[in-house]
Amino acid sequence: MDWAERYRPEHLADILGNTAAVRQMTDWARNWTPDSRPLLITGKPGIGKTSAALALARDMNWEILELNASDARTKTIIERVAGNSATTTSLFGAERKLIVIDEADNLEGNADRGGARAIAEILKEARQPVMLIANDAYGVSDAIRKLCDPVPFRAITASTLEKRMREICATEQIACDSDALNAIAESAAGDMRSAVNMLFASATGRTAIAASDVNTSQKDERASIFDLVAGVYAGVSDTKIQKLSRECEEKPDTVMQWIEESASAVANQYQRKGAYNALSRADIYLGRTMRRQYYTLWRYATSLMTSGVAKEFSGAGFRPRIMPPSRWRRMGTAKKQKTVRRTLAAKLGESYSIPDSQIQKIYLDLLSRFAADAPLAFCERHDLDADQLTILLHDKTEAAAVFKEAQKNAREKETKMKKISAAKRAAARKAEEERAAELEKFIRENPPTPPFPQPEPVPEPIEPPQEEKKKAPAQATLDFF
Ligand SMILES: Nc1ncnc2c1ncn2[C@@H]1O[C@H](COP(=O)(O)OP(=O)(O)OP(=O)(O)O)[C@@H](O)[C@H]1O
Repeated sequence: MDWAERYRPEHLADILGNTAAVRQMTDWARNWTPDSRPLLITGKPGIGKTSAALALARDMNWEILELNASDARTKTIIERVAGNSATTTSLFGAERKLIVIDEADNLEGNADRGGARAIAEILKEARQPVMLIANDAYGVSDAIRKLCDPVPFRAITASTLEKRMREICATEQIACDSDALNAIAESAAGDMRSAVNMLFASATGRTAIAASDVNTSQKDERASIFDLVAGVYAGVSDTKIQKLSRECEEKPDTVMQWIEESASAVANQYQRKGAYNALSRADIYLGRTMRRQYYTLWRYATSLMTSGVAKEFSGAGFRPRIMPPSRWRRMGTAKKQKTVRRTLAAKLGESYSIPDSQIQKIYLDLLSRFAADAPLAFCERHDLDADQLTILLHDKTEAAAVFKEAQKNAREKETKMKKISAAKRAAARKAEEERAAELEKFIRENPPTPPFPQPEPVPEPIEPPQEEKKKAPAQATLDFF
């Protein structure tokens, strides 16, 4: 068994770092009722999110059901399990079943975009504790995020990583140099799983680890887009650039946009011109590849955009600040603004029965004034989010505060509704039980009387057959003569 698995914390008390998050999980579990909201645990990989969920279930003596959000069967399984009564005792005596849904940020990538909404619907009805785990909170669909309480996990500090590695070395009876632990902790960058894996790789076949033995190959060593762009401008050898290009997982058009972004920061205009020249030729090959669907041409595009641009600097060692393409930011902001306006117009159009286009062109100013008069009521009435409200109030901070208040009210209302429906259900159950008890009492007090004794049926007198009856007078007549 690898060390990351062998040293997985068994109890919540063994989880290192993230004290506030762990406390929040414990409080949630202790006070859990079927009305409690699910938890959304977020944070980078390898920092204890899954371990904390598993440890919590163990500490609470809950059964556990781990599901993957991107799995098509997840919805059905949750429906079946989470729909069960919250107090059903299982075969193993556990009172509850903790449902852990991993990769909750992976749902929208699914073919079925409605997947997130379907899971959100089920979460609303869930009568078992549910935890969702994601690396990126913003990758989780709005529909799901709104229903959950966030539990952010943070990267683990280098000193905590070192402390844990020291404990592991002590248990495994391996002497470990402080410099080695330092190097591993630095390379792991807050990721406990990476640190433990690197320690394992460095310790294999040894009884002592020195700094020179540290093996960081367990870390993801693939070249990133940053390595590639830095390589292109820093004047590394052509072979190295081609190697970085092969290892980098970005698509050629994305790589080109990154290199182009840095080219704009080059001060020397001749070098800049040369770089743009190579990039434009790479662009031609990319276009041809797509038009003709002839992917062999891709390699020329890639070579031109990497080695072609690097040649212009002839090893000058220029080190630009590597930034994501600014056009992404611009496109992203403009697109987001458009979407927000469109969805706002759709909501208001539906409320006031006015076409969306007219809301956008004519009524937005007027509605802004309504919103400014009573922002909270307006936000609640039209179910607006913070971005939509910002368009009306022209003030991001105020919009965020109003939206937060609206969310709080919505949560309270939801809890109240749940309580009312729970009370109604309980009342209906009680009425049913009372009716059954009354019926039982009535039956007890009025036992059914035994059936009346029926008189024995009197046998019908047997009449002589008709023929004999007729014959008798005939004989009498004969006798008479
Ligand atoms: N906070 C922690 N305390 C102790 N050990 C930890 C901690 N975090 C991670 N580990 C170690 O790393 C391993 C992996 O952790 P875990 O699966 O909980 O990470 P994760 O945050 O859920 O990552 P992912 O998002 O990739 O699923 C554990 O088995 C354990 O050995």
